[in-house]
Amino acid sequence: MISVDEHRSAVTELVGTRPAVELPLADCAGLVLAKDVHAGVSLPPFDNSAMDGYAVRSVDVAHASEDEPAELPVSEDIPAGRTDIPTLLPGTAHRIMTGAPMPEGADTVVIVERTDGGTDTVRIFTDAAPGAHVRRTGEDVAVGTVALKAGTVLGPAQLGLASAVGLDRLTVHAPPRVLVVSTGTELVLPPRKLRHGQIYESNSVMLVAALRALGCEVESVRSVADDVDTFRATIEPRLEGVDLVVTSGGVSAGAYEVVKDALTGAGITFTKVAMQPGGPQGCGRWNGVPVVTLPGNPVSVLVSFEAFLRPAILSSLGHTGVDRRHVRARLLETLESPKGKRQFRRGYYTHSEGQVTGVVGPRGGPGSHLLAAFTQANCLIVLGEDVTEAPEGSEVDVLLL
Ligand SMILES: Nc1nc2c(c(=O)[nH]1)N[C@H]1C(S)=C(S)[C@@H](COP(=O)(O)OP(=O)(O)OC[C@H]3O[C@@H](n4cnc5c(N)ncnc54)[C@H](O)[C@@H]3O)O[C@H]1N2
Ligand code: MOO
Ligand SMILES: [Mg+2]
Repeated sequence: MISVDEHRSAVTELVGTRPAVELPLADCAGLVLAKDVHAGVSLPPFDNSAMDGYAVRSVDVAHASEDEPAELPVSEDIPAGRTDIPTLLPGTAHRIMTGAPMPEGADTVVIVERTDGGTDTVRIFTDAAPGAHVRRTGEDVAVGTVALKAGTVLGPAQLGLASAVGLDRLTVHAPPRVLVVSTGTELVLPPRKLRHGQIYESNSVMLVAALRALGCEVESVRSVADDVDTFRATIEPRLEGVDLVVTSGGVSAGAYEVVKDALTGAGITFTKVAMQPGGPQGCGRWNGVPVVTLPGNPVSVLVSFEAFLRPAILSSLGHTGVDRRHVRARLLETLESPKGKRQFRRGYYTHSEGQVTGVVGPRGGPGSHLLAAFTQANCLIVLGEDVTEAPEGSEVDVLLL
């Protein structure tokens, strides 16, 4: 029997670090930057107006007021996007729009609301400080500096900045291509009708969704019979072109453990992990391809994903920060836990403003077939290996989902 932490380390080492690749910005959301981004342009790239109004010299409006407006001829119109910008001559104004380049000679902008809005001449009812409503070249980013550091998680703001400094592709850690395989002679896919003894397949659906949410490219084989030859013949030809195989089922102690029977001696180590659910686990390389074998019970699949695959894949993609948050919470009812095993119970956590700890109650029992209860959970209650009873009112560790 090995510990949860030992198996997580083994799976993390097996999945490794993904190579760096260049992808279009649209495919980079949620991924981690593998190389510093240097700004190819300054932001803003040129001095420009922050408001719609008139570009003037501050000295020409120094004495302007409501009672004694300054009256200036309007010599140019500068909408955003105009690229030929004539110099402003003393004693004149250029009408200017937000984002348009400041003309040489002008040092300030008077907003249109403080003028009569004239197009041939303009009456200006206020003075203006030098630099007012002017956005300076490089005040956000200076050309040549590092705009985004390697290791940055690429969310909307980061992708926007990459585009603003002139990039349409970024170097990121390539998301793995994953093959998900559900085993079990009892598994049936809708719309086929169930016969007594058969069930509808659900594990691959959960795994595909969970893996895609991390950015993985995923294919699945949703129902392989518990027959070693069929398993090998179905999966072996698909190993080429995938970076990781995740199987469910067929790994415990019975007589038809297809995954265990097919892959023992082929490079996969099967083991018991000191946890509940999710005890029977395995990992290793099959024909060089990393394979992680999960137990078949649906709740065990999702708990194993949280405990092993999610951290391993995030690490392979270059994520280093905190992912799921651990918090402490007060138990609403007494829970029992098997001695020597880490128990992961589905729970519902609530927290109100100003409270140091929240409260948490279980959703459903410990049974690893109770999938409906999982849908009502927002966390996993984690009871340590040394805990056999966690009394009502005691503080426990909670992993927020
Ligand atoms: N004598 C023992 N029996 C069992 C042990 C043990 O230590 N000794 N461990 C139990 C535990 S814990 C688990 S977990 C399961 C794991 O078994 P397998 O990985 O071999 O999984 P299967 O037997 O194939 O399936 C278990 C269960 O889950 C259902 N299942 C499987 N695949 C799917 C799927 N894709 N979609 C929906 N449901 C699925 C399957 O019908 C079984 O009910 O072994 C215990 N037994
Ligand atoms: O350990 Mo099993 O994964 O309880 O169902
Ligand atoms: Mg079995």
